[in-house]
Amino acid sequence: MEENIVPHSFLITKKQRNKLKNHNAFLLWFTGLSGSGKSTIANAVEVALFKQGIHTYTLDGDNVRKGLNSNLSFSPEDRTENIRRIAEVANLMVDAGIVILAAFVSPYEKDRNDIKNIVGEDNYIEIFVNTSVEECERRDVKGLYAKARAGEIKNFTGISAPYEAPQNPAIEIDTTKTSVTEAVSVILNHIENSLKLNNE
Ligand SMILES: Nc1ncnc2c1ncn2[C@@H]1O[C@H](COP(=O)(O)OS(=O)(=O)O)[C@@H](OP(=O)(O)O)[C@H]1O
Ligand SMILES: Nc1ncnc2c1ncn2[C@@H]1O[C@H](COP(=O)(O)OP(=O)(O)O)[C@@H](O)[C@H]1O
Repeated sequence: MEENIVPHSFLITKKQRNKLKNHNAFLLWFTGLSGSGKSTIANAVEVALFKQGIHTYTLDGDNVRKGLNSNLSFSPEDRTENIRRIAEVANLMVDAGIVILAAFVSPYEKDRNDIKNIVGEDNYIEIFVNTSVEECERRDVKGLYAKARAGEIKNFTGISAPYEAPQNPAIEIDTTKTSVTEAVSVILNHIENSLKLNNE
């Protein structure tokens, strides 16, 4: 199929769209266990960016697993497909000029490498929200760890399914030592230059 698809050259480029917005666009990818703090930190970063006039959008389980990916389970194959589709959507949205914040467990190193390949290395900023399973289970924000321990949820990451910690994340946040406010500041400092348009 693919060989018969001839790309059209569009007249408006990503560079022009970025110029219209007055900032560059890229993907901030938050990975970590359920309850580690991905959504909390991503939301706080989005608020801070929005206040600076940056066009943002957050992709997370609430708006993706209930819609686009509602046919996917938590088997290893379906998680891979979940992440692949999200990466493709994020790629389009970055091309559209929007700073994307994506908060997904994304437990497999290979799947995260594939995201980098889909959006391009320069557009991918990986943030490892490194909170131990003990702490996530203590928080048990959604009561899912209790259910997983009781055997009511199969393949639960950290309990009965693996989480492969990123080896070389751009940013690593230990939420037992770093407050939400501090995490936001670390992330904003890291992306400050990436947001700036080149003077070409
Ligand atoms: N088996 C299993 N393992 C892990 N998580 C589970 C599972 N079943 C349901 N949930 C809830 O779904 C959220 C994780 O969905 P993701 O799309 O981020 O997962 S993945 O990236 O495809 O692994 C995760 O939400 P977050 O708490 O936002 O991380 C859980 O609330
Ligand atoms: N430093 C911190 N950073 C982020 N979340 C924290 C921190 N300290 C405590 N929390 C709490 O941990 C929980 C994280 O939940 P959530 O953001 O939904 O995680 P995830 O999106 O990774 O599943 C929230 O209740 C949040 O208030």
